Amino acid sequence: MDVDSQKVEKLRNGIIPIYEPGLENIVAENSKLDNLHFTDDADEAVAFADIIFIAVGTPPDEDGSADLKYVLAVARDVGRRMEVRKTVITKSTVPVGTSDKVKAAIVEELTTRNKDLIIDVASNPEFLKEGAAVNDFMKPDRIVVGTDSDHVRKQMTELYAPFNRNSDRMIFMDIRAAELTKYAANAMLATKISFMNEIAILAEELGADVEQVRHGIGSDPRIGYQFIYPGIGYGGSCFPKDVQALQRTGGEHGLPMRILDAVEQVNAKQKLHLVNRVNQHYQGDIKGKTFALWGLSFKPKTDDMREAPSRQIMEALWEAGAKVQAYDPEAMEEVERIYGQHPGLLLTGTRDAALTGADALIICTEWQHFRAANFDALAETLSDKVIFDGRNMYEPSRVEAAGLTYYAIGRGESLRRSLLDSTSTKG
Ligand SMILES: NC(=O)c1ccc[n+]([C@@H]2O[C@H](COP(=O)([O-])OP(=O)(O)OC[C@H]3O[C@@H](n4cnc5c(N)ncnc54)[C@H](O)[C@@H]3O)[C@@H](O)[C@H]2O)c1
Ligand SMILES: O=c1ccn([C@@H]2O[C@H](COP(=O)(O)OP(=O)(O)O[C@H]3O[C@H](CO)[C@@H](O)[C@H](O)[C@H]3O)[C@@H](O)[C@H]2O)c(=O)[nH]1
Repeated sequence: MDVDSQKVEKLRNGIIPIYEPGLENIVAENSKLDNLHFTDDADEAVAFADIIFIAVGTPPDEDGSADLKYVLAVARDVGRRMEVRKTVITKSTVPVGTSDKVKAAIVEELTTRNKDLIIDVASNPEFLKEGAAVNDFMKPDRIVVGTDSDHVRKQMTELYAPFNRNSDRMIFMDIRAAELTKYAANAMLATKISFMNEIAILAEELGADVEQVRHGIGSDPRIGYQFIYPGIGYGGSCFPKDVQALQRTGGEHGLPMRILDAVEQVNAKQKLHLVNRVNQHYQGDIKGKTFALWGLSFKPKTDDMREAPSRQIMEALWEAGAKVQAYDPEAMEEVERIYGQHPGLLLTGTRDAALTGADALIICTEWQHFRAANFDALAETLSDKVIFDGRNMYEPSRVEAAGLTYYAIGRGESLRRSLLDSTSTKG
C-alpha cells in the first residue's frame, strides 16, 4: 500500500520505480503467483493484513531529528480502520520511543471509534543496503525484533522462517533496544568511513598510500575489511540523516554525541576534498573548463541521488564557472529530474561520450563498468591529461604510465608525483 498512486500503478504493471538489481524478477514472479498485490487504498490494505509493516520515509526535520509525520499518519490510518486484532511493525528507521507513539496514535483512533481491540506494536528495523537489497533481505545476517509480546514473537518467527533456515538469525530484544540498534549500527558504519577518510587525508600529507594501509588494518579481524574504503564521503538516504537524528537524540537528553559530531564534520569536508584538489591543480582557475564526470548515484548499483557526493561536486564546479559532461549507468533520469536543463550540465549516453572535448575526468561512483579504462585513450582524449578519482579505482602507476596526472584519495605517493607534475607542466 502506497499513497503514491502512480507508483502503485507502475508496480501493478511490473514496472519497478527504482533501480534495484534482482527486484524486478521477484515482483514479477510473486505477482504472477498471486502472492503480491499493490494498492493505494488503505481500507483494502488494513482489512487484508494480520501484520502491517510501516516502511514509510523518516526524512530529517529542520532540526535534524527524524520527521515522524508519515509514520504516525500510517498509525492513524490503521487505527481508523481496524476491526480485529492486528500487529503493527515499525520497519522505518525511527528514534527510540516511536513505537510507543505509534501505539498511542492507534489507540487514540480506536477510542474515538469506541473500539476495544488488541493492538501489538513492535520494532523490526531494516538493515539492507541499496544495490544489494534483495540479497541482504533474503540472506540477512540478523533479524532484529523488538517486542514485549509472545504473540508477536511467534508471528515474527513464523514469518521470517524461510530466511532463517541455515542458522538462527532472529535476535529478540526490548522495543527501545531494537530502535536504538538501527541507529547505532548506521552510526558505527559511518564512523568507520569518516575515520578512514581522515586517515586518508593524513596519508596524502605524509606520502603514504592509504590503500596499503587499508589492507594492513583490514586483515585484523577486529577491524575487518568492510566499510573502510576511503572516498568522497558517505551519502545516500540513510547515513547522513541517521547520524544527524542520533546526534539530535543525544542532545535532547543532555548528551552531546561528540564522536558523531566529528563523523559529520569529517564527512562534510570530505565531500569537497576532490573539488579542492581540482582547484589546487588548476591554481584556483577552472572557469571555462569542461569536466567529464563518471558516476552520479551515491553508490553503484542504484539510481539513488539522495545526498550523493556528485551533487556537491557538480554544484561547486558550476559555481566556479566550469561545465560538466556526466554519465551514469542508472541515475541519469533522476539527475535530469533534479537539475532539469542546467546550462552547466550535459548528460551523455555513454561513458566515452562524456570524455569528448573534456579537459579532465572526475570519478564520483565506482561502477564496475569504469574499472576497465584504457589509459592511453584517456590521455589522448583529455586535453589536460588529468584524472581526479574519488573512489581509488586504479593503480596509480598504471595511470601515470600513460602520461596522465592522477589524483586519488589518500594515495600520498601518487599525489606527490601529481603535484610535482602539475607544477612542472605549468612551469
Ligand atoms: N532506502 C534504504 O535502503 C533503507 C534501508 C533501511 C531502512 N530504511 C528506512 O526505511 C524507511 C523508508 O525509506 P525509503 O528509502 O524506502 O523511503 P522513500 O521515501 O523512498 O519511500 C517511502 C514511501 O512511503 C510512501 N508513503 C508516504 N506516506 C504514506 C502513507 N501514509 N501510507 C502509505 N505509503 C506512504 C511514499 O509515497 C513513498 O513511496 C526510512 O525510515 C529509511 O530510513 C531505508
Ligand atoms: O567503505 C565504505 C563503504 C561505504 N561508503 C559510502 O557510504 C555510503 C553508504 O553506503 P552503503 O552503506 O553501502 O549503502 P546504503 O544503502 O546507504 O546502506 C546503509 O544504510 C541503510 C539504511 O539505513 C542500512 O540499512 C545499511 O545497513 C547501511 O549499510 C555510500 O555513499 C558509500 O559510497 C564509503 O565511502 N566507504
